Amino acid sequence: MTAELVTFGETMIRLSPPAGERIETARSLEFRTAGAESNVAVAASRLGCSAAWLSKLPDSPLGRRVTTELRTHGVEPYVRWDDDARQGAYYIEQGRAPRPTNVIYDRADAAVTTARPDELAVDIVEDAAAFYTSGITPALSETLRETTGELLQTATEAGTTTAFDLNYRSKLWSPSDARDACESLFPKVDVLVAAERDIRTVLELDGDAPTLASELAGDFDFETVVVTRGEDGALARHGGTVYEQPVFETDTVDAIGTGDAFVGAFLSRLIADEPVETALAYGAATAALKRTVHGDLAVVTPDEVERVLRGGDAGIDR
Ligand SMILES: O=C(O)C(=O)C[C@H](O)[C@H](O)COP(=O)(O)O
Repeated sequence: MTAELVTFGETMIRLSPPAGERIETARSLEFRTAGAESNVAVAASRLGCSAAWLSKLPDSPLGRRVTTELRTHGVEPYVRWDDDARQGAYYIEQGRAPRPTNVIYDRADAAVTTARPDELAVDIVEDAAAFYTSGITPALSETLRETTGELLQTATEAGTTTAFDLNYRSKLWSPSDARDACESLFPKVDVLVAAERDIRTVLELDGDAPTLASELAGDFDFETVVVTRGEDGALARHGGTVYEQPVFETDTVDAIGTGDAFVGAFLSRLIADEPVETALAYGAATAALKRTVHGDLAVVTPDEVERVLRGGDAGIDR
């Protein structure tokens, strides 16, 4: 079976104490799954795009927890199972001002860190409309850095649109290592998504957001550059035109996964041949909805997204 969108990366177990509890003293942890690339696949799938996720997992209840959850949201996992490897995990302690949200990774030597193209269902990348991965994947191991490059190359040669989110994680690598690795991948990327702050920190570019997008488009010949700007919304540069998109108002219960929800929704619209400005609006509406839901996943429906786009307010629907 072919999927319109194929993503590649690590999905972890996500463990978090209840709001207002510290990891040091919590007595219970909420047990979920999370990973940038599978989050993107889930958002796209929930919005009607057929999506598959490529990875490597331990053949254990922890690994199967990941695939079970993805299937729940319509994402088909294509997994190389490994008898001996570890399942990556992370702990997240949600912040409350003035205490920031803190993420602690426990993902060293996770199964995915040894994934090579010959262990993966590369043919689904060739058959897809779009292939997505992010800067988190090459940060995880030297092997993954090579595999990420090879999969992007396979996609490019097959005419599959390639999309990449810079997704800089300072707990995984330094800005200069991230810059070297990501810039070496950029020639194989058609659609770049990057947070404005990451463009400044990692790629060391200056100027306002439209200037950053133009410089990136010029330097690396991207078809589309999307700059995400938190509270200031997002913009996309495509075909020499810049499209701006403000955020939709939202009552946040969990901000983690907002960026991935945006990207999944954005790609679902591009794959459906909708214009970039429609895809941006869809991304922003889905991101706003994600923030109202616990966990990394955008558990949303197309009707809910359309309602946000129409300016529908909250309240009781009965
Ligand atoms: O940090 C990592 O390594 C992860 O893969 C899991 C993160 O929970 C997502 O990537 C969420 O990212 P945002 O959508 O930007 O909030």
